[in-house]
Amino acid sequence: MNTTIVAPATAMVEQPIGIIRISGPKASRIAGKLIGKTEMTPRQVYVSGISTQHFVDQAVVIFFQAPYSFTGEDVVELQMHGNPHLINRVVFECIKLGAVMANPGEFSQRAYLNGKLSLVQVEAVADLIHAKSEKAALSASKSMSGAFCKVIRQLQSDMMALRVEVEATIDFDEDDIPTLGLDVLHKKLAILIQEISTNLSVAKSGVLLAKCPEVVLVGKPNVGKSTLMNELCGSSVSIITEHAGTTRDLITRDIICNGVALRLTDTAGLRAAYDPAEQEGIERAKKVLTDADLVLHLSTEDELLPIQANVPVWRVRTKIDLGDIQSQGADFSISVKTGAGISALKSALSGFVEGAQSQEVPFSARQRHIDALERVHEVLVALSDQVEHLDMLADALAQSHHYLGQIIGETTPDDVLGEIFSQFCIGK
Ligand SMILES: Nc1nc2c(c(=O)[nH]1)N(C=O)[C@@H](CNc1ccc(C(=O)N[C@@H](CCC(=O)O)C(=O)O)cc1)CN2
Ligand SMILES: Nc1nc2c(ncn2[C@@H]2O[C@H](COP(=O)(O)OP(=O)(O)OP(=O)(O)O)[C@@H](O)[C@H]2O)c(=O)[nH]1
Ligand SMILES: [Mg+2]
Repeated sequence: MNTTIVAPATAMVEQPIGIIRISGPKASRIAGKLIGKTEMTPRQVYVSGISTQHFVDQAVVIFFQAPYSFTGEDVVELQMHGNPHLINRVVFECIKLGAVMANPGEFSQRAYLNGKLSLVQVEAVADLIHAKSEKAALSASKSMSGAFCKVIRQLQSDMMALRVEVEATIDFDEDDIPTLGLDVLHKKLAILIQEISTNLSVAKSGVLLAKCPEVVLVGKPNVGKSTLMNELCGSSVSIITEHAGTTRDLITRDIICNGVALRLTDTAGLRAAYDPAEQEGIERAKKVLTDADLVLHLSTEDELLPIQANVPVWRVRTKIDLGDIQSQGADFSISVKTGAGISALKSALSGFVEGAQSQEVPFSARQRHIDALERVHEVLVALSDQVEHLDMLADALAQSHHYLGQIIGETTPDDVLGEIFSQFCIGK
């Protein structure tokens, strides 16, 4: 980390002001050369001409001295007029003077590596920048300020405390373990699991708030999934035939339903298939179910397929124009042919999205965090009725602690870190 990095911090478009950021040991020397100063006082605002070979622009310049900067290194900001050509020229002059072009997310990466921000805070900064609504931006802002990080650290410390108690109980002779001790462990583990599941559901609403909700149509072949898809899209995006097994690929469209945006996916009908293309389509359908926010399970009969989904599943009885079908237990009954029930289904869909996006969320989160919390939940639930296996419980708590560490960046593997930072924009 001895290099000095440089990048525009603002978009390369014509705009009133454009900012260049330089971070690293040579930052003040490079900026000093540009503005003709040998020495810069930290935190002082300079209004100065910038010259490369000729005068380029008048700028506002600020020097943040390590460790008191965004990255924790020496940082200089050059606030220029926002012309992309001028900004480019100054960036290249910085490179001539010894800086290197920053990789995407490298400023944030350095802030993380220097302990200025935890991994979730860094992710929240990126989510804040890309938030698609004010509510999403405000919840990302809470995570950026440390709300989510605090929750994870609290869970870790509760886990650690319980582990200490488990280890203490292990020290008893096997026949001597007081039953009262096991009861207490059982209760404390249940409280911990409850805490995790509460935060898991907050994290899920945080994720939902930030993205376009994904709604997936599933069911047996020929029940009318593609017909409903086309109806909701208002165009013929999926092929419809009277034969079962028509759809194979996933067909996804972003639609506006009663004024709200959602992402709809049509899938292959689920059945025991022999055709390899259909089999692959069914595998894809099953996979997309696990990423969905809402599943519409279509059927023409009472008996439903067992659907593996951790999200709400609405049962939709289709083709109700075909005679005296009793719609027992269905949440919605529709016929695309006659239009019956379609507007009720649309209202419910838009209501679902609005409900998901109107909640105040105490922190924003990403799918990666949810995966980790779910893993922890699973590991602990598996042991909740066998606390007497103390060694296993102690191991599970240690492992859970480690998984939580992956969320905040304590124990995150390098490839995951690389992946996270590479998704950032240049200059962030
Ligand atoms: N011009 C400018 N505006 C910006 C940023 C920036 O880097 N530059 N930010 C970039 O994301 C955000 C503000 N976040 C920042 C976070 C920390 C520090 C910083 O210098 N921290 C030091 C000193 C803290 C202090 O003086 O209180 C530190 O943490 O030691 C600067 C900006 C949004 N606005
Ligand atoms: N009578 C009636 N027929 C319908 C209705 N909806 C769909 N159909 C018919 O049912 C047949 C199958 O419809 P699809 O939409 O292709 O069914 P699917 O569930 O996508 O089928 P796969 O792609 O094979 O899984 C077609 O002939 C449609 O015209 C309806 O509401 N009423
Ligand atoms: Mg189909």
